[in-house]
Amino acid sequence: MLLGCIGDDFTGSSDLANTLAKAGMRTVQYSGVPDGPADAEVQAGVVSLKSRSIDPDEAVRQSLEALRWLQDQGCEQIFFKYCSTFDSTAQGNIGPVADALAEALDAHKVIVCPAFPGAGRSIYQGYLFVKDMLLNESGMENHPLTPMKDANLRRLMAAQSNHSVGLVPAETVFKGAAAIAAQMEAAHTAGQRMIVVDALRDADLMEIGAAAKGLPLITGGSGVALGLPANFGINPAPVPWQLQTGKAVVLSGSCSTATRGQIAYHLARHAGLKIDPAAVIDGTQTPQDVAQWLFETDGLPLAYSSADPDEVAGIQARFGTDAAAHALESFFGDVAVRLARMGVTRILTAGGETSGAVVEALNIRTMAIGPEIDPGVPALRASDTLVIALKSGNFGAEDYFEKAAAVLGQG
Ligand SMILES: Nc1ncnc2c1ncn2[C@@H]1O[C@H](COP(=O)(O)OP(=O)(O)OP(=O)(O)O)[C@@H](O)[C@H]1O
Ligand SMILES: O=C(O)[C@@H](O)C(=O)CO
Repeated sequence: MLLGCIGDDFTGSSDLANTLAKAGMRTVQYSGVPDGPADAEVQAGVVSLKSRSIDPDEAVRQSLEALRWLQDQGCEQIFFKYCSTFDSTAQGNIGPVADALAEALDAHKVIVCPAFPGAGRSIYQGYLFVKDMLLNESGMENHPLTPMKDANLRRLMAAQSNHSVGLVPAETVFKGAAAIAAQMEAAHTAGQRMIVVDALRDADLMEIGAAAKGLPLITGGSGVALGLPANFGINPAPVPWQLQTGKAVVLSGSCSTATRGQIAYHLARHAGLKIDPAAVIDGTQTPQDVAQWLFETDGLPLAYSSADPDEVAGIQARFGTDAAAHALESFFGDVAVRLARMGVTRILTAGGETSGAVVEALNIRTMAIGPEIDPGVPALRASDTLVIALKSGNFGAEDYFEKAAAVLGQG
């Protein structure tokens, strides 16, 4: 294995795996830290954790365990993947995990670059934009678990990391890889270990990738991985895929603006069943009933707990944020297990936490990467009879669910 990756959620990990696979790397996504060695032909391994919203000490512990496994596979470089909207709290977990990995790898120039221009995330003068909005005005300020109230990446990172934070500004990035490397060296000399790097276009990310050659640790979104395969002499290649026949369903626990738009579009064309968190918690809406409904409903049925910020806030005030999230996540996991037993072969999930819960409940250990459905979302093969797609909350076009079912296979 050449490149070892640690993702702080499952959809983000498949986003990164998608970028690496498209760039020609033989890539596998793992659910948690594998307990045996990787296949010898794997060039990039992405260990997906569900560590974005957990206790920082536990996130560090799991990330270091993933690091040790990746090092045992012979990785030459480590990539810590977090969200292109920097989803985290003031306590972490991006800073604590980046600090711990930097220490373990003796890394002193650590790139911090969540940019993903293909999905509208750019960084200018250290500020993170989502399309034409600052991060904290993009809807991310209402995220149910990690509300983002600031767009200044240096300030966000400084609040979480023990190290001082530098910046490679756009005017340097535009001059290319050598200028970026020189500015990172200057930041290092000035005592800055975490270095935010501006990026507005894929071309910038290719230069940042070239400047990252030989660095032990890179952190960021999938965009900054665009240029890494070339450092290992690897060129883009088509990603093989075998279409899967059988029933397809959609499970959505994502409350993001994009997912809610996709749900509205989908409900105008297909049947949908709303999951009521209160009924889940008091046991009157059961996983068996929902799985049965999905299995028996024609077309591409959708079960969703997704709701607007006011409704989510009401549920959280009534039951507690963690209790509501946990109840819904384990509910979706249970539904997915029942669906797989019934013979459903294509499962689409929306939301990082939701997707992680579903993959873990299905006991999927490795996922082969297939073609891209929409930017950042690949088709994934979990077994000979099950294919899945894990959509990050804010990814995908309006008709994403229909498109994803068709890329995965046919009914
Ligand atoms: N109606 C609801 N009320 C309260 N919490 C909800 C509701 N629906 C979903 N949730 C919880 O909100 C969280 C949504 O997070 P999730 O990561 O699944 O989606 P997302 O944040 O949109 O996606 P991503 O992390 O990929 O951007 C989950 O923990 C989910 O269980
Ligand atoms: O980087 C992103 O935006 C996504 O891959 C993600 O991590 C959302 O959960």
